[in-house]
Amino acid sequence: MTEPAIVLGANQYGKAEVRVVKVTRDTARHEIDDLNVTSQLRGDFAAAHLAGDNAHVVATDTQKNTIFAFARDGIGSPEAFLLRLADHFTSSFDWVSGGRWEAERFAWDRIVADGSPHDHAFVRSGQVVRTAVVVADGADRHVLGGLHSLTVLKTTESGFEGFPRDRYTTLQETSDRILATDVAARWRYDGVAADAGFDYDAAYESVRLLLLEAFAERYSAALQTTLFDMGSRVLERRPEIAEIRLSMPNKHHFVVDLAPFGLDNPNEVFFAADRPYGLIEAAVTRAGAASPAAAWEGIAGFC
Ligand SMILES: O=c1[nH]c(=O)c2[nH]c(=O)[nH]c2[nH]1
Repeated sequence: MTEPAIVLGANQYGKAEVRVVKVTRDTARHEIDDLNVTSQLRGDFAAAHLAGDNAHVVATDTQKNTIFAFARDGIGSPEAFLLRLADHFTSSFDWVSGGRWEAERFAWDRIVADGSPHDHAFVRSGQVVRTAVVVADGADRHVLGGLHSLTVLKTTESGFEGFPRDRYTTLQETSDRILATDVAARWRYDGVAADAGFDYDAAYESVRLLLLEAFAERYSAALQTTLFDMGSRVLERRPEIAEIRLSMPNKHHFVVDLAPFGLDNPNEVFFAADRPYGLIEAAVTRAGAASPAAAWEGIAGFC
């Protein structure tokens, strides 16, 4: 009895999860489109699977580049963007008979600073998590408020210059970059506030808004500067908070080189890398004030 022949079944291939951020900055009021795009081609790819012949294989790298190049003209609705990609690939290559294009679109709200929606500072919609810790140590009560996953981004008014250069330094100086981070913070209420009658909800809401405002308002010379600005703003405005610790990843957004495709890129199309990331952490405290170790015991990581 002869074995049945082994044949190639359904197949598709492409680049998954291309993180593209498009900033529209024709006016001072910037707009942001933030997508995670997957492109997969279907068609006649038998020779690649069966014979090592790549003549039909539109490289996944090419598919990725196409996504960035198309973003240069604006993204619009994710559906319209995916339709543009579908039409492009199916019309450019005879053997591409179809495919599957998918996108996730991340929603951003403008940060409200000084009572009005900010021109170029944004907060990711609805994902912040509030945290709380109470430690009882004899008669003492230590109360920590906190939050994490407060994702913020500013499309300009951020730079990084003046850092030392050695033989391993390749980073270019810039005075106009995207600054993005997921803020994690814990702050300690002291004395008067360590009481269940205190309005912790109002204090939390105030801290969240102060962190956002401070992030939005000042030029950022480094994420370190911005972290300190944010912590200071909280201590300046909330006397019942004794100290605050912040942990903030620097979520790098790299300007995509579109020159090979005959396109300029004046800080409009970015690749949002997920790793590695910078990690900036600091405590901001009041001069001379003690920090009770018991309050912070058992906190995983920096804060
Ligand atoms: O704000 C920044 N702080 C750094 O310490 C740093 N390092 C780096 O490569 N880029 C940046 N950006």
